[in-house]
Parts: sequence; structure tokens; C-alpha cells
Amino acid sequence: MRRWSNLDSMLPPGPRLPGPVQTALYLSQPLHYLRRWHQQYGEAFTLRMAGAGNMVFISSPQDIKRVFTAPMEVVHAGESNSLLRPFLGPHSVVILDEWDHVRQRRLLLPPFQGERMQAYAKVMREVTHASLVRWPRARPFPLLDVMTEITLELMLRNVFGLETPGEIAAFSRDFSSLVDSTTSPLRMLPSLIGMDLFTLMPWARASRLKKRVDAAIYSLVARRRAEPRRPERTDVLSMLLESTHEDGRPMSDQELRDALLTLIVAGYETSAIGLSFTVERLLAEPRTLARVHEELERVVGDDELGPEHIERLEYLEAAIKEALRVRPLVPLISRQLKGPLELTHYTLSAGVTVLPAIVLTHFREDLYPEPERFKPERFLEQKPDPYAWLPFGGGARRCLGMAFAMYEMKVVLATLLGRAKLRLASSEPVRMINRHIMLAPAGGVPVVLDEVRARRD
Ligand code: HEM
Repeated sequence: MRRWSNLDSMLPPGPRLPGPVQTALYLSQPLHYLRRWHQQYGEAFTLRMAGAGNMVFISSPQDIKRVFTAPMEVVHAGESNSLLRPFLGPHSVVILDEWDHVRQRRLLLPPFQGERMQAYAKVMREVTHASLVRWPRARPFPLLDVMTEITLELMLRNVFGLETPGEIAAFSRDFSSLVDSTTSPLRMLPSLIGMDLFTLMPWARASRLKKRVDAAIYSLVARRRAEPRRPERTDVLSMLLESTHEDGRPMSDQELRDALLTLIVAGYETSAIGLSFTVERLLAEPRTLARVHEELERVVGDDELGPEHIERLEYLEAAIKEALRVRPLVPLISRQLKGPLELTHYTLSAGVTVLPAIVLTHFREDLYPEPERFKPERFLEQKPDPYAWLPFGGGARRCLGMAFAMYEMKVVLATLLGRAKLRLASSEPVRMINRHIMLAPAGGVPVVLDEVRARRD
């Protein structure tokens, strides 16, 4: 049904509260208010956010398809990430739009294509085994912490190609401190008004840390450029060093630095949250965990987990997809309109921000009957509809690391669940809370590890 707003005849309806009140409500409890306004105003609604103008939230696959398939001149995503420019650099794929974006993305794509994933499997498996034996026993600990250590190490080994424990530990320490010191909303403030905090305050802790991280990346790049080619190297940086622009130029040092930092920032925390939520859902639903165990026994048994098994772990893959549906760790994505965009019932004009609300789409009763229930079977025999299942966004901006993240989650979980006897530390449901722009598990999913079986391979 078409319901016109009384504020602007071209926009879907929305709350009539003053902009600052809408902003405050939304920021206080985003999920609660999004769901409430969705119920109240229907599948497309408009919020007027202080400083951000009109924001139209959409949730129907038909509308989402229109956004994902619109020409790149009409839908921009890089602009809203521009506050990350001082941190990620001018060549970061996340802050670029149109042809600049296409060109940079093409340079990064080859190491993230599906068939490349097998090259990363061994490191993923071994890092997980090594982590598991260090986990505390018989007392609660937050799963998210150990998952974050695993995914950060995997980025450093599989993407950066680091090999020695000393180098990995030094980089992890500086990088984690840098992320912690830059991502609080207060510290983001200067970037919001276009100021580069790192240049303006060279003495600040964050600026010093960034200098250290940058220096470590530049020295890694210099070392790798000087190194004779080693065919056994399968890391992402090896491929990026061979990547060339259309005119044959290799990527510059700054482009490589921006790419590496972007990949690690986009990739490690997201995957750790995805892993933690998947384990949490499986432990909370013993029926599904039993099916995962049965599949691991049947497909892997006493063998060393390898690519030939990973592709056959269909139930585990369906469980990960279902966990990403019920726990969409990136709840919203956004596009700025540079020209008119026709939705099913509205035509939006340039200047509006349109937001596919993943967290609303994933809970639509018409798409997912009993939407709150964790049912991996939904994804067992059919591929997800890209406009109804969108934990990785979509269109030309779809997560560049999607194949990597899905493969990584499968390998880490198959390795862990084959050996670890875990249980949730509390019977209270784990809530989703805001962490930066993501949704993370409150308390980091406290679990207890009762037993670790010896490696069977
Ligand atoms: C469970 C894990 C992950 C989730 C849920 C996730 C989700 C997302 C989402 C929602 C977007 C925005 C897409 C859009 O606007 O349409 C995105 C973008 C991106 N992701 Fe991921 N991501 C994950 C893991 C990773 C990993 C492991 C990497 C790298 C190795 C990565 C690299 C990127 C990059 C570079 C972009 C920007 C793409 C562009 O602007 O063209 N992500 N991701």
C-alpha cells in the first residue's frame, strides 16, 4: 500500500518527531526502533537524521534488487565511508566510487576468487589447532576473544604472508592497539567534519601507533619486493605484488599499504563475530550441533581436514549461512543517491541515502517462516536468494572477502568442533549489542571447554 509522508511527497513515510529526537532514539536502541518503525510504516520508511539528511530504510527483496543493480553513477557507497580515509588511505576500495572503485577492486579480486580458497586451508586448520590447546579448561571465557586471535593471525599469515611468531605477535599488538584507539565514536569525531586526526595531532597515541603500523607494512612490502619469487607462497600479498593496472603498472607501495590495511580491518573482527555467533547458535540448539558432528564423522572421520572434505561439509555451510541470517553482524548497508532511483512504490531523488536493512530483511516472515528460529535446513538444498540473504551486502560493492570468510569459518569450525567439547556458560540467551558499526554478542559468548580430544589425523 502506498502511504505518502506529509513531509515530502517523494519519500516513504516515517516518524514525525524532530530530526534530533529521531537520531537520539535510533542511536539509543537501533534494532528496537528499526523494527518498530518497520512495523508501523511498512517496508520502506524515512528517518531524518541530524547531519545526514533523509535516510530511506528498505527491506523487500524487490527494492533491494533495484539498489544492487542500479548504475554505479547513481548509487555511491564510498562517500559515506570517507571518514575512514585518514586511516585506510586514499586508495582504499571502501572509500572509492564509480570507475576509481572498479579499478581498485579489480586489482584486489584475484586472490579472493572461490577457486583460490584451497590455498589457504592448511594455515587455517593449523592456526586453529594451535589456538585450541591454549584455551582455558573448565571455566568460562569469552569465545569472541579467542576467535579474534585466530582470525587476526589468519589475516596476517594468509593475507600479509607473515611467517614468524615474533613478527605476528608484534604486528598484532600494534594493530589491535591502533584499532582500539581510533574506533571510539569520540575519536571518530574529527573525521566526521573532514579533519585528519593523524596529521593534526602527530603526538597523539593513535598517530604514533599508526606511524608504527604503516612503517611495518611499508617495510614488509619492500622486503617482499626484494625477495626472490617463491612459488610455494600462497598469500594474498604475493598475488597483489603481481597485480597490474590496465596500463601494466604494478600497484604502488601506497596502494599496497591501503589494500592490506583495508583487508585486515574489514576482515578480522567480522569473521570472529560470525564464528562466535555460529558456535553460540549451534550450542544453543543441540539438534543442529549433533548434525554437524555426524557430518564431520562421515565426511572427515580420522583424516586430516583438507579441501576435498571442506567442499562436502554441506550442513556446516548451511549452519553458517543461517547463523549469519539470524545474527546479521553488519545490520545495515548504505548508498547515497546521485540520481533518481525507482523503488517498487516510490521514486527517490538524488541526495537521499537509501539503506538496505539487512536486519529487517532477514527477519521477514514472508521470506523466512518462523524467522527467529535457527534452522540450517533452510539453506541445505537451495542457494540463498542474493536479495533476501545479504550478510555480505550486494551488487558491485558486495563483500570482497565473502568467499574467504565463508571458507575460513568452515575450516575453523570443522577443526574446532571435531575436537572441542564446548558448552554455553549460561542458559540466558546471548544478546546482540552495537560494536562500532557492527552487532556483536554481548559478553563475547561466554563458553566452557570441558574436553579437547587429541588430534586424530
Ligand atoms: C563474516 C565475515 C564478514 C562479513 C559479514 C562481511 C560483511 C561485509 C559487508 C556487509 C560489506 C559491505 C557490502 C556492501 O556495501 O554491499 C563488506 C564489504 C567489504 N568486505 Fe567484508 N565481511 C566479512 C569478512 C570480510 C573479510 C574476511 C574480508 C577480507 C579478507 C572482507 C573485506 C571486505 C572489503 C574489502 C569490503 C569493501 C568492498 C567494496 O567496497 O567494494 N570482509 N563486508
